[in-house]
Amino acid sequence: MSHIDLATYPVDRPGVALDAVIDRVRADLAHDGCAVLRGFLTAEGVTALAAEAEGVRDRAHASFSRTNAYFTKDDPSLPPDDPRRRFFDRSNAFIAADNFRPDGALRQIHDHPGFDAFIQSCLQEDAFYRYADPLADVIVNMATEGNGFPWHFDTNNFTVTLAIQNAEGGGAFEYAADIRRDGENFAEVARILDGTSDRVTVLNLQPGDLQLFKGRYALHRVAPLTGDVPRYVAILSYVEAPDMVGSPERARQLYGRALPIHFERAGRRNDTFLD
Ligand SMILES: O=C(O)CCC(=O)C(=O)O
Ligand SMILES: [Fe+2]
Repeated sequence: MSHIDLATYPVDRPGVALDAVIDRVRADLAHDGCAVLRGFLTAEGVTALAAEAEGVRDRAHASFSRTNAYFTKDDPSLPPDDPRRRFFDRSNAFIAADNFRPDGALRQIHDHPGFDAFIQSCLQEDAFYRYADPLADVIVNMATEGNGFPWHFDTNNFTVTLAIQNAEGGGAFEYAADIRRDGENFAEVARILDGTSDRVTVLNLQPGDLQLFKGRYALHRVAPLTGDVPRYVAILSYVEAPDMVGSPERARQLYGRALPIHFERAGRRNDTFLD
């Protein structure tokens, strides 16, 4: 039995039913840069995936930083209330890709026939490859109370995430679509950071939902979490060239270690992933 709800999302059977899904996702992405495929996984799939994440949670590597929404350094020449000077705590605990076995739930989903082609078709990307980084092609982010993703714009063009488990409270995905499509729009960004903007969409993702998100122009965050139950989200990375891996520094920062391949391929190109 597949962990994917293939009756609703027949990724391995191209045809009119799948085309209808792809058309809807493309329309949602064109509309506000976000598409959610509710119930992409079956109930059994969610249970298997949550159990798999729980089983390797002690392998998570925690990293902390203080960042503004742009991942830039502080600029004291700007007024104190400028959004570029608003710094927030960011903490991630990433479970690296090599903790997920080929026969485990996560890779069974990721490796399902037609899965990559389906995502590529939804995103309408011409050059589309799995990230070749053995620590990062598919990872799980774990977060509990006090951890999380504060407001930011993504560096990469799109993010593919699979909701696995919610925390006890909080954790909504909040985003302001197209907020910097025509310039940085610092005044509205400041209102969003202050919680006074009416441009924010609040999305409550449920375990098993697949999300495609274009975060270059949309300010977004995961609302603060409460409770001890971890929020688990899988992050699937695709890139525009084959054989790409992250830098050794980045691998150490995000996963606590680097592998020979990170050194062998260092300098071949810049890594821009996960931020
Ligand atoms: O954890 C999530 O739901 C999204 C995190 C995010 O914004 C990112 O990975 O850039
Ligand atoms: Fe993001």
